[in-house]
Amino acid sequence: MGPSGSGKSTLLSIVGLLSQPSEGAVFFDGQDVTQLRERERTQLRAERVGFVFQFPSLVNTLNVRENVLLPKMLRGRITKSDRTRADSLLAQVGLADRGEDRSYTLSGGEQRRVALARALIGDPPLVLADEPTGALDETTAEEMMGLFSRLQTAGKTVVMVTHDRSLTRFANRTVKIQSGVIDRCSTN
Ligand SMILES: Nc1ncnc2c1ncn2[C@@H]1O[C@H](COP(=O)(O)OP(=O)(O)OP(=O)(O)O)[C@@H](O)[C@H]1O
Repeated sequence: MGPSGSGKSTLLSIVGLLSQPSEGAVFFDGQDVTQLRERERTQLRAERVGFVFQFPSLVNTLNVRENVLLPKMLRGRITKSDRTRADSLLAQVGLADRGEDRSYTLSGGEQRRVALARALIGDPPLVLADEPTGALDETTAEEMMGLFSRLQTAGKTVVMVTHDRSLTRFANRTVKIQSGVIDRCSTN
């Protein structure tokens, strides 16, 4: 959490190996990933990190299942087990019967759930979410947080940026950032 412009998205982008820090180092599972070559960083990111952004950015010309499979499509051929996993993830996010639908026919909250399923297709241990509940109504936001809690219970690490103070009750740890610096860190 932190005011607008304090560096939350920048931090997520550095933690998720999308950006290099201008100083300091990032350790991922004990490894200094700032020292890696770009190709190795890309591979680590593809295999270990799932991203969920405020805007789901689904591809309108693809159906819902294909959108979930997109990261796999970009990396090679889709296997039968990939399709089975996509359907299982869609069931987990409450969209079991929507796989064949065009993504633009889904509501905003449903599209975000598709984006979460897409982030999980590679079974990454780390999920980074930038304001995933922004502009969602309270009930849909709670549902989204329920999904994140289940991921956390299943052993994944979820790092989420939010402006909504009420959501801190879902977190094990809350970090407050001010002008690019950690101001406060509390454990729930
Ligand atoms: N690659 C970069 N180089 C230099 N400055 C950057 C870079 N990326 C972001 N910034 C700046 O860092 C500051 C923090 O941006 P960031 O998007 O992380 O804020 P935020 O806390 O996520 O804000 P918001 O809540 O408004 O989304 C901004 O002033 C932005 O312009």
